[in-house]
Amino acid sequence: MKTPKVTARAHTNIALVKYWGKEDEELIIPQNNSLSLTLDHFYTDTTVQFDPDLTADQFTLNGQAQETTKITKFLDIIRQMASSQLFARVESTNHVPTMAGLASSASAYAALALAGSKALGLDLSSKDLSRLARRGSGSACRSIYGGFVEWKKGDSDQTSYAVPLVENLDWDLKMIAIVVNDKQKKIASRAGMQTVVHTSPYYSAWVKRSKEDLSALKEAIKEKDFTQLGKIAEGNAMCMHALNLSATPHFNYFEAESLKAMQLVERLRGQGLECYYTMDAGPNVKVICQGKDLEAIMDLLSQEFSAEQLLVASAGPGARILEI
Ligand SMILES: O=C(O)C[C@@](O)(CF)CCOP(=O)(O)OP(=O)(O)O
Repeated sequence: MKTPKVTARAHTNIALVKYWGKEDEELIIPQNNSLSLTLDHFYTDTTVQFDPDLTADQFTLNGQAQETTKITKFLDIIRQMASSQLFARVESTNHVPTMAGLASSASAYAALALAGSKALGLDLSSKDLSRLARRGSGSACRSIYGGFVEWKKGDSDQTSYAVPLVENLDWDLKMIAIVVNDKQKKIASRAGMQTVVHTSPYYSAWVKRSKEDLSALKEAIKEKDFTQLGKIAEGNAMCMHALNLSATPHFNYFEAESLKAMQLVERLRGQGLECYYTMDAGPNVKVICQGKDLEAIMDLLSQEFSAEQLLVASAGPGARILEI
């Protein structure tokens, strides 16, 4: 008997204090807590149905058949939880403009965790859904909630999960993704963070700095202090990228256009338009600003970047994961 078809929608999140290194590779336990903002405009819809007639899992992304090794490893966890041997048909659609290069594993694994567990009749708590999503991709554990979310590192599968800090945001925050043409082969975050943990001489300083950034950022969120929030986020991102530059072999995610975007943001800030940048495991630069300054900032960014390169998202209250 086929299970019901279940569809879940989960949104991408952008870390303001980064997760960049694991304590446990298999269980995906991080070295430090991280803190992110879930965005409302970029999300993944995933439909799952388990079917006794299937002899292997099937996975399509935006209509294209995909390799299933990672998905099967993840679905095995759900099958074990539900004591099921059934294989599944998984159909995912990323609602992120194709060239964006923002299609994050976070929204994908969070949506799969909800749709897959529900299809097998499991009704997981948000905490257990976050723990499950974490096993697919660490940052996915944060996409269970909207708004500001903290991933408590913990030290075991039971204790490592995300908690909502402020879900129903009454703060008009915007994120402008400046999409840089990605010519180089991107180093996947899993490989990149493994290299830095084992070879960067600054790694222990990073863990200490991230703990300090995290408590200062929580204070800034409580005070709704945008200046502090921006400074901490920008500084933490640059510390993360300093790990890559100091690794052996060293690597970096910057392209010429990344630096151009960063310098432009610094120039706008110098002219009194408050905005800050963050970067993840790719060349795209994400600009954080408040709604009141969005139009002026977009006008100035549009003088240097094309309209397709500038994607605006909000940290809307409606960004929590949901079954649709
Ligand atoms: O999101 C952040 O905190 C920062 C990053 O985005 C990179 F800058 C890390 C994302 O890592 P992820 O893809 O979750 O790794 P996985 O656990 O090896 O799958």
